[in-house]
Amino acid sequence: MTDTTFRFAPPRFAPPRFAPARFASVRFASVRFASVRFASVRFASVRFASARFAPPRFAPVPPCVGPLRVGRFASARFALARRALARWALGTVLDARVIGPLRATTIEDSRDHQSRRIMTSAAEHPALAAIRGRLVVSCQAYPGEPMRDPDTMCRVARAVAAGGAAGIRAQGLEDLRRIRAALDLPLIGLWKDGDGDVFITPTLDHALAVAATGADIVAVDGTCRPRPDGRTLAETVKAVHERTGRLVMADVSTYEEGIAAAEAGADVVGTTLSGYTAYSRPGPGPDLELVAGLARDLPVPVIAEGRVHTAEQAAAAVEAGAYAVVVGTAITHPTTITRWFADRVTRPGA
Ligand SMILES: CC(=O)N[C@H](C=O)[C@@H](O)[C@H](O)[C@H](O)COP(=O)(O)O
Repeated sequence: MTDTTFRFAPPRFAPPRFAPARFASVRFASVRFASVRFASVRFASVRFASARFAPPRFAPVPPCVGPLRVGRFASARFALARRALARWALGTVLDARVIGPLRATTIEDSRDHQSRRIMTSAAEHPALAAIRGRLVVSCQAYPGEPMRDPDTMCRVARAVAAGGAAGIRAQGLEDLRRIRAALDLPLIGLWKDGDGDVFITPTLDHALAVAATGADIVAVDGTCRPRPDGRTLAETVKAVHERTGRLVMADVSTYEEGIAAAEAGADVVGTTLSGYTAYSRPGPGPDLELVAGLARDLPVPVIAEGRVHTAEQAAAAVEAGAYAVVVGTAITHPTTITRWFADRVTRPGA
C-alpha cells in the first residue's frame, strides 16, 4: 500500500460566501486507481477545522458504496463525503490523505481557478493537458453540403492544425477515422444522428462507435432530455469509461445541466448546446455567462463552444475561465462565413 498525501494550495480567489478552512483533511482508504484519472475510493474519515466548523470535529464517514472520482463530488454517495469534496473543489480543503496504491503524486496547483479544481497535472489526461488554454477547431459539414466528405474534412483538419489548432472536434465515424489517421492532435469525436431533440452522440452505441474510431474524447449530448436508448447520462458515461477508457465531454445548454453532467461523471463539460435547446438562451455570440458560471463552480474542465465567431470572443471565453475554446463555423464553414460578408456588402434591394 502506498501512502500518498495530496496537498491543495489555498485558494487565491475563494468565493466570499465560503470562509476558507484553516485545516481540513480527508482521509481515504482503499484507493484503487483504475486508470491514471479514475479511482475507486472508500472514505475513512473526514476532518474539518475552520471558521465554519468550529470547534474542529472529526466526522466518521461510512464507506462509499461504489466508485468515486477523486477531486469530484460527483458520485460520492454520502452527504458528508460530498461536502468534503465540494470544499476541495472550492479550494478550501488544504490537505487530503490518500492511502492506497496510487499513481498520482503531490499536487501544488493554484495557478487559476479552473486549474485549481482539476485533479492533478499527473492525473490530467494528456488529451486534456494538450488543449489547456488553447484553441480546438471543429471541422464539420452538414448533410447535403459540398464539403460533407471525409477526405475534405480531413484536409480541413490538417489545414487548421497547420494554423495552430491544438485539437480537433469532428463528426461522423469516417471523418473521425480519417482525421485520427492523419493527425496526432487530441480529437473530440461525436456522431450526429437521428431526428429527435437529442442528436449529438445520442446513445451508448453511438458513443462506443465514436470511441472505436480512436477519438480521445467522446462528445455526447449532456442535456437533461431523455436519451433515445433510455439510458441516463451517468449510465452512458460509466459504460464509456469502463468499456473504452475514453474521456467523455458532455455538451450542455444550461448551468444546471453542466452541474448535473459533472455529477454524472463527465470528464469535460462544453457549453455547446446553449441556445440550441427549447429552454436555453439563444444569442448572437457565445454564452460567456454560462462559461463563467460553470468554470467557477465545476471541478472539471469547461470548454467554451458555440457561436465563438471572433478571436476577441475566443480570448474572452478564456478570460471567463474556459479551459479551452472550440470554434467551428467561423473557421471551417465557408458557406456561413461567405453569407456574413455577402449580407454586409450587398445593398438592400440589390
Ligand atoms: C449545436 C450543434 O449542433 N453544434 C455542433 C456540435 O458539434 C456543431 O454544429 C458546431 O459547429 C460546433 O458546436 C461549434 O460551434 P460553432 O460552429 O458555433 O463555432
